[in-house]
Amino acid sequence: MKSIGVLMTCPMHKYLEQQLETHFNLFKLWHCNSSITEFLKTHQGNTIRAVVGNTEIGADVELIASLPSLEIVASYSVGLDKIDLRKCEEKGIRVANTPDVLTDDVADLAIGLILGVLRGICASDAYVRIGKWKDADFGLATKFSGKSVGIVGLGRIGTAIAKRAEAFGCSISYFSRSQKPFANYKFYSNIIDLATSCQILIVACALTEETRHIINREVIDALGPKGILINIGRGAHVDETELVSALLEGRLGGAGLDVYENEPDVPEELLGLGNVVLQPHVGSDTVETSDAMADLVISNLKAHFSKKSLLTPVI
Ligand SMILES: O=CC(=O)O
Repeated sequence: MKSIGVLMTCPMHKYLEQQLETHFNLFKLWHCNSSITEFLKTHQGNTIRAVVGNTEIGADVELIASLPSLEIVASYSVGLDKIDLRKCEEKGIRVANTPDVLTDDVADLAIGLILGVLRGICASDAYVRIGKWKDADFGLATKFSGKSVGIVGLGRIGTAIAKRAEAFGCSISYFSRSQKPFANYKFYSNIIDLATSCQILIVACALTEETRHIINREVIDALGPKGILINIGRGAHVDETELVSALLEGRLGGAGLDVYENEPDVPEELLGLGNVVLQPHVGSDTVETSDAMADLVISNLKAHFSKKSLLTPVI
């Protein structure tokens, strides 16, 4: 497969890059100082048959249109919001992603964010480091065990979060497009009702046109001044301007965020808030999971070019 051209859109994981280099003819889009069109002219764009993208740069209409021989987009991510799926479908381009292998890590981080916010883990760590403990005790935090947890999207990741929260004695409810026959949790067909009924609301659904800004002012106000919002989905699930003002005005109790609307930009106002825990979109960023995601990308590409079934097909 050494002669097959594969285009990587941006730096992701070194091991993935090495594997792609070993098995394919790898082109790196970030080595391009000119326009994509110029880059592809000089790097024989017509030999590129696969794109490997991620949550930062996927495959948009422009990229797809500039690759006449494109057969497959193998995303180093579970999220598909940076891929123009409609265009891929229309052109018969296959799409694969990396589900399952990252579920545990993302669910673990969601619980970490809850504990971080409620127990003030980051704030109290800073308290110890700057020597404030010598002057006074840190003060009281908020208990997690036994709280009511609402989950937006009960897919693989939402279900893994629910299982973990159950182990903390939490009651679980969820909102999704339809009731899940496998789940023994309370279902809400209206997200406002879910937000009203829970103390911690976790966003764990895919980003689509329907779920963009699903967390709006009404939902935030329904969650209320004691409520906590956790987002391990995508920044655009949340109306960030509304989130910031709710936090500043005390209309929301706190937030644990791994994702933002304009990554890597984080709203300045959040940086000074003690009831907010911020992560730099690292839900699946462990060595183990990143290697497993890379292996899955390679396996999907190899399967496609050997005319076998994709392991994790989207299209
Ligand atoms: O955000 C992470 C992913 O989509 O894999």
